[in-house]
Amino acid sequence: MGLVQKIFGTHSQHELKRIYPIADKVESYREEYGKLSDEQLKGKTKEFKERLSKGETLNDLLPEAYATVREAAKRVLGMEHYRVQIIGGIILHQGRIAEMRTGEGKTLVCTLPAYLNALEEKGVLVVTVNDYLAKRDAEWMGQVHNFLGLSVGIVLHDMKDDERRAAYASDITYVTNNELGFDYLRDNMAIYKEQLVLRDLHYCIIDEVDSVLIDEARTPLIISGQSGKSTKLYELCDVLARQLVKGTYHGERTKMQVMMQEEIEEDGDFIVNEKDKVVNLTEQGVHKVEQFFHIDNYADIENLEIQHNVTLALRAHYLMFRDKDYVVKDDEVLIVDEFTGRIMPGRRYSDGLHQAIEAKEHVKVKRESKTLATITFQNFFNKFDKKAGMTGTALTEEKEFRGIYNMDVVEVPTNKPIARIDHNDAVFKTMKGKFNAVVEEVVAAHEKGQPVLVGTITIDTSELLSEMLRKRGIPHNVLNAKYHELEAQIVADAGKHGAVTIATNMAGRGTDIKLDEEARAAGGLKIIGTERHESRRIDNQLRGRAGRQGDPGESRFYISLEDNLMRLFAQETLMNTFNRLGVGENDQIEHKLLSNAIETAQKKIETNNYGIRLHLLEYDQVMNEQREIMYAERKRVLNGESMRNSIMKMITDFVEGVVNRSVSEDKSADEWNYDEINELLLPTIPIAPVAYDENIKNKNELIHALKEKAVKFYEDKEALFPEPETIREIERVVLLKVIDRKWMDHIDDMDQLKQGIGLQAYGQKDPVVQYKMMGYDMFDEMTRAITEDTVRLLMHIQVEEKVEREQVAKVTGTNKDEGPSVKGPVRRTDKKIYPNDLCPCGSGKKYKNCCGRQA
Ligand SMILES: Nc1ncnc2c1ncn2[C@@H]1O[C@H](COP(=O)(O)OP(=O)(O)OP(=O)(O)O)[C@@H](O)[C@H]1O
Repeated sequence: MGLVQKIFGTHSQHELKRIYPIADKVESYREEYGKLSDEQLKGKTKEFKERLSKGETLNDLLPEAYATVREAAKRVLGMEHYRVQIIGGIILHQGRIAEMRTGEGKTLVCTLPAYLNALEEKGVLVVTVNDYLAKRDAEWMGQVHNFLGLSVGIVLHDMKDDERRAAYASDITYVTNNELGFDYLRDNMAIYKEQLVLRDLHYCIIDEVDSVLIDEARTPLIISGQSGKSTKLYELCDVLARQLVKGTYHGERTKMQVMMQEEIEEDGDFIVNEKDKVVNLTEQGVHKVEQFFHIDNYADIENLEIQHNVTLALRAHYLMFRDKDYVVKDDEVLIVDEFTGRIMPGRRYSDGLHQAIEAKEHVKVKRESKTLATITFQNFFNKFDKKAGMTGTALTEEKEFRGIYNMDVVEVPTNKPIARIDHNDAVFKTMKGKFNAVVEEVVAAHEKGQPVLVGTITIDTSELLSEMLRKRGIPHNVLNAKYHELEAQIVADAGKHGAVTIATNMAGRGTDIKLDEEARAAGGLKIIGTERHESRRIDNQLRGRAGRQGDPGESRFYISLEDNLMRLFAQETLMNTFNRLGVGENDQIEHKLLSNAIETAQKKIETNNYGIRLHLLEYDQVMNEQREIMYAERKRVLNGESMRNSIMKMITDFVEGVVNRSVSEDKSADEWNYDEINELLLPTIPIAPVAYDENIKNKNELIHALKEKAVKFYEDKEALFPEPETIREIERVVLLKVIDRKWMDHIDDMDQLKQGIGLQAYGQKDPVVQYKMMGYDMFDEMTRAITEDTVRLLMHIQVEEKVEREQVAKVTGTNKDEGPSVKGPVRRTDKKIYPNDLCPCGSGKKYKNCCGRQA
């Protein structure tokens, strides 16, 4: 805490002062409500709804409503909300983020604002991070809501539309962020109103809000469909990638090095920069690729596809790891979520990376997919009228919550003091030394009867440790994405006397491990982290599995200088110190300063990742504005509104556009190019050809006359349909079809634009500005094309034609773009300049002898 905060108090302290009186009020009803019969307590729901309809507000009702839920929870679950939980509940109702430490009972907190806001009958969504929690929480807390007469729904991954619709129609719905996001996208691809599953986005409470709005925000949700491309190139590039030799990475070249034309000795065919997750070919590598594909110039624009695929194959081989980033199961490559350790069923890496991995793993390479709909969590959750969040770890990202989501974070005090002891990190020189020590620590705890939870980042490590413990004869359970069927049982057993559980990040959030008496007496749960995660929040979540509700417990992270994080971000300085001190393989070094150094490395990465998210958001903002317009238009169609006015406007707009393009004001009417007018106009609006007419002297008169003719033509067409509703529906069908087709192409084009625009950065232009400008132009072009197509189709419609709504694109899967180079849309390999290339400044000199300009 800084000095200013010490003197003036923190933001949270200020805010809590205003919340305490409301909490007092809730508590003041305790005795009175305790005396109510079950029936009287249940009757409160009806009473509150009536009072709402008579003009009272949710804020007016809050104290009584919260007291009602509290009493109901006491009767139904045997848990009565603590004062701090009431405070948390108030913060959530106010649309903010409640930071409540791990194990403080956020699941129960949620019942308060969920109930209160559900009284408005517009639906409340409780958003969790995985199916397990959605199901657990809905079943557990659902009992309270049911008792009070509210309905509760759950949406799970394998549910059909009907089940989803029913679940969303409930008063309170438990759903994961992914299911919810995809349902939103799918709803916006529906062609009949009856197909929609979601209601309007009213109020949501996001559990583990940092996971959803921060960690997952880096990766947009994508729904994709098939495109007809062949998969051969992926297989060829995989063969090639296996032949190429990896060279040594010397670090990014600084501007100064480039200026000084300093040459770095390059070896191998390609260089892997693990830190930035980029692969670059060397000059030698480029030659090999050219030979392999029998092409003259790799850098040539016509070889863009080869360039892209070679990079993908190398990334698949050198940056994507089996059993860490993905698993291979039933002849399929399945993504493992880096933050939660869970398999993400049905998801695919975008932009061809998934195919490249399929080729690498020799499973069937699926067809290239085309993006049909996409949104980021930022833009999705900002659509809610009100949103709230809770987590044990939000404060480190407060700035981001405020800036991007307009939510502040209020830190709620714990119910009981935290008794968990968080030890300093134990640091080792090598991984071997580290794992040996971990095993010793587990054995010691096990013998003492203290339950242990060993957290690993990868599936591989969990299996390695399992093997080491098996050799030592220590019985244990393993929880990872490969074996998750027994999750609930493993978690239930993990707090028993002497239990040993190894788990990936899967058990890192939300998992509630209950201790038995013997375990408590033996010191409570011991958490052993086997590696630091990139983000401090993930580590803190793991620690938070112990010491819940004032329980005893301890935690310690075991780290080696060979760990990824250390290797990439902190190794050099630490290695020097270790060598100076003469540290051996099995020596354990422990000091606050070391733990601090590691945190500094994590902070660096966190800042970097924040940059990535902001960047992504800047790009997505452009699409977001456009998406709003398109989705609003679709909604009107689905709602069955008459689109006649819009169609009429399209017709007249089209006419005006044609005249504006072909007629120049400088020329008199007899000099106008009537052929051109007819060429542009008649294929779309089949009226009689336009010719010189002495009554029409200027452009406006021509526009006016043609508009009249076009409208007349359309009115005649309308008159052919005895039932006006028939043509109204035809208008909707045509519009929907054209909008969808053009919009999907547009999304794909914008994707391409984003990929390519990064190159502009070399030309001293801000890529985001360029993207915006070109994006707006493309949107204009798309609206023009929609107008033209719609008008043409309607003007040519035949009475006997059967016109039905149909889905424009075949959806193949819901993807989450998890490609590692989300850093920016730059495909660096495409643009690398080699010493013997001509300098891009145009001097004609070789690059190595010239000015060092980048493009
Ligand atoms: N008011 C209460 N009375 C009794 N027990 C409670 C109360 N509130 C919570 N608990 C218990 O505390 C434990 C932790 O609850 P829960 O798992 O909801 O915590 P959490 O805040 O969601 O933790 P995490 O941050 O790890 O997700 C649970 O076992 C729950 O039964």
